[in-house]
Amino acid sequence: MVLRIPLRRSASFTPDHQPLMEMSSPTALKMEANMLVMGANSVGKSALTVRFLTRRFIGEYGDMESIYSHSLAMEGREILVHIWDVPCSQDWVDESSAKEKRVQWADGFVLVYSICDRASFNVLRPKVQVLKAAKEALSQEKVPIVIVGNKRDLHHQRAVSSEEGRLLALSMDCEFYEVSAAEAYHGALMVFQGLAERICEAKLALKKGTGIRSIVKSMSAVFARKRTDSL
Ligand SMILES: Nc1nc2c(ncn2[C@@H]2O[C@H](COP(=O)(O)OP(=O)(O)OP(=O)(O)O)[C@@H](O)[C@H]2O)c(=O)[nH]1
Repeated sequence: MVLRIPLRRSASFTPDHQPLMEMSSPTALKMEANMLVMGANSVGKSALTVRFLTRRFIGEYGDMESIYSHSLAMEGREILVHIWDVPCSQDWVDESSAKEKRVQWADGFVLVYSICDRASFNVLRPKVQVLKAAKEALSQEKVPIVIVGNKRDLHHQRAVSSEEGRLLALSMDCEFYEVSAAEAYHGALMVFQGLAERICEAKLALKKGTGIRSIVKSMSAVFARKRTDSL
């Protein structure tokens, strides 16, 4: 049986939606963070997402594609998090323009595998490479990515060691967590909250960089003009 739980979905949300960043005052900083949850079939993408949003584990989730919105308060900031849970079937086989739009939309990625399913782990390295290349093509270097080994409670069926997960993440410059969506809320919180933080840091750094670049540009223009005037 598939239980439908009353989550708040963003009805008017489309892949063309552009993330906003407003600064009303230095103490009330509002930001948005778009996250894509991806991974092989049945690794627990929906379980992890729903655990974070509702603190609950309901067992069966269906395979509907969903975007959820959730507000987080962190260090004087309000972060509106949008989470796009992509069912495996669509993620792997849909036509590339839809996939491209999703990648464009996302500020960060949660890549999930099951510690009991080696194949779900093996697909991650090429996936991270593709995502990084796609973001670099959009001039977005250093995209935040979290690799999550789920189903930690099923240790007797373990097929991927924690060390392998950690090493993969380290070699690909990603964050790493091993969690059990079935057993605890804390792991899911760490995953999504940590990613939200990294997304906001990246956005603020980008904004600062753009600010400094434009100051340098205007100063160079002034000096260039002065040099021409004195000729
Ligand atoms: N034991 C255990 N089972 C889990 C855990 N997380 C998810 N499951 C189970 O794994 C199955 C798949 O979970 P889903 O969340 O639907 O997985 P998914 O990756 O979203 O699946 P698709 O969207 O169909 O690819 C369900 O039967 C869940 O109850 C976990 O941490 N531990």
